[in-house]
Amino acid sequence: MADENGFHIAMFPWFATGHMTPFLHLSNKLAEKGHRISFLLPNKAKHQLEHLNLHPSLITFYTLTVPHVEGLPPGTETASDVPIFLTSLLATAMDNMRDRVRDLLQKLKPSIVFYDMAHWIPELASEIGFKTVNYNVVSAASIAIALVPSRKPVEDRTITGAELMEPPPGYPSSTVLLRRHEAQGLSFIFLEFGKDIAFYDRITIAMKRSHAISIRTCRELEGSLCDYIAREYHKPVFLTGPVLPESEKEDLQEKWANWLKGFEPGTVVFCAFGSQVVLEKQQFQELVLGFELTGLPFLIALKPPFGTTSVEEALPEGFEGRIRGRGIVYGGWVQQPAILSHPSVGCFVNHCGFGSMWESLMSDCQIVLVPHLADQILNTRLLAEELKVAVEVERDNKSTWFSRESLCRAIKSAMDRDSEVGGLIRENHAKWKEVLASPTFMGGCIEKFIQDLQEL
Ligand SMILES: O=c1ccn([C@@H]2O[C@H](COP(=O)(O)OP(=O)(O)O[C@H]3OC[C@@H](O)[C@H](O)[C@H]3O)[C@@H](O)[C@H]2O)c(=O)[nH]1
Ligand SMILES: [O-]c1cc(O)cc2[o+]c(-c3ccc(O)cc3)c(O[C@@H]3O[C@H](CO)[C@@H](O)[C@H](O)[C@H]3O)cc12
Repeated sequence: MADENGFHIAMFPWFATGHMTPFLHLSNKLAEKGHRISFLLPNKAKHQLEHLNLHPSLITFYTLTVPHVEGLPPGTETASDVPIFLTSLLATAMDNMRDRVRDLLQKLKPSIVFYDMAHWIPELASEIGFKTVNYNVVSAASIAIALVPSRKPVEDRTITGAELMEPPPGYPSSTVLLRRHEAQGLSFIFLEFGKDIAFYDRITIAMKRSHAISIRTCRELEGSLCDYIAREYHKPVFLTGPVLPESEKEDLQEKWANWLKGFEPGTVVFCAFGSQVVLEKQQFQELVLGFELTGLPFLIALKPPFGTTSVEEALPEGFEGRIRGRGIVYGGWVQQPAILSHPSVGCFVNHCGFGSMWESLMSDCQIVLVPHLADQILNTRLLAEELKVAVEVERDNKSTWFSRESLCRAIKSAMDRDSEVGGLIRENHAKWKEVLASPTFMGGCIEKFIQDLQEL
């Protein structure tokens, strides 16, 4: 499959930043070893990702026009352009691109195609002649608990919240679990995601029909969960490891570098919730008031809440005046990895999207978690309950949000020097970082992954 120039791999990730970015990080690692990559992505996304392409001579972007689907705002190309309840229509748009993708792959003739949500890629494989790797950029836990054949509901019966709370038979973890009031959040997997196909069917078909399943994780963190997935699907599960850029971090923009350097090392609390989360105005206000209560310096980068056009407009009365000089609430995109490695930043409050999870583990920051979607809740359990490297913000009983006091408590318990919890997570996090950031760890994962591909 690989000629003397290595593999020619086509990448076709789901149109979401949290998916395209890790596919590109993996492309960089493969290109570093001489493999050639054709990366298929929506027009607009090319401009957002271009600066992350570290090997332009080996990684070529092929842009695609995302067709309009009724119900989607005109110009929608990625999941960041729409609220979460409209992403199903974006999946329809992606499925409508099948012929265009087929023509392009026919022309490019890759030896392997990596994909995730496009469950129809394997149908093109035999026609065109390539191998398929279903690459998952969510945790093995999220797949194992929800998206395995043993989870299939009995025909014509709705699955209840209580049933969703029970993991599928043989699920190997007793800590990475959903609580009763969270399990209902998983019911979306049985709803339509794209025309006439449920999310569960889309992902399980994508996995069943691939030559190999692959996950952005490592045995050290999720070994037993990966073995469980391999047993469920009767096929190999190849692991890529965390796949993060190592040394080539961009310089932090001057405005942030200048502001951060005004604070003592390890004192600033940074908060970001990824590319998809949009809060209700009330949730947003409770969150910023929680930061105010801590008395610590903070930098919050969040999208404006629903119904507003800017974060400034959504701030509580008098807030800006009270926090001037020690806090910033910014409504745009910031360079998260560069901020996390700034010496003044000591704590990272995040939603535990899988990308942010890896970035937080690789940082020296104390980790405080506020998950939103079900996969983020499972990632949170992995860090807070299993590895004990993070604090999860407590929610009011059965409530979907938290009070300013509980957020403040969580941040203080992570940051106060004399806090027992703070000491424990600092110590455990340092041990995990030593493993994951050791000079040979990520490189070793990729070497093994390439060997696995060669045996496909
Ligand atoms: O301001 C920002 C916010 C985020 N980011 C980057 O954007 C990426 C966000 O990825 P995450 O996986 O954490 O979160 P997203 O919510 O965007 O991802 C999505 O796909 C992965 C799933 O686990 C998440 O549940 C899903 O929401 C990170 O690499 C982060 O560094 C920025 O660079 N700047
Ligand atoms: O919320 C989720 C809970 C869970 O147990 C599993 C998943 O899996 C995936 C997934 C995505 C891609 C794959 O190849 C496999 C699994 C999830 O993906 C997210 O789904 C959102 C749709 O509601 C989508 O908007 C987002 O971009 C995806 O990252 C979520 C869960």
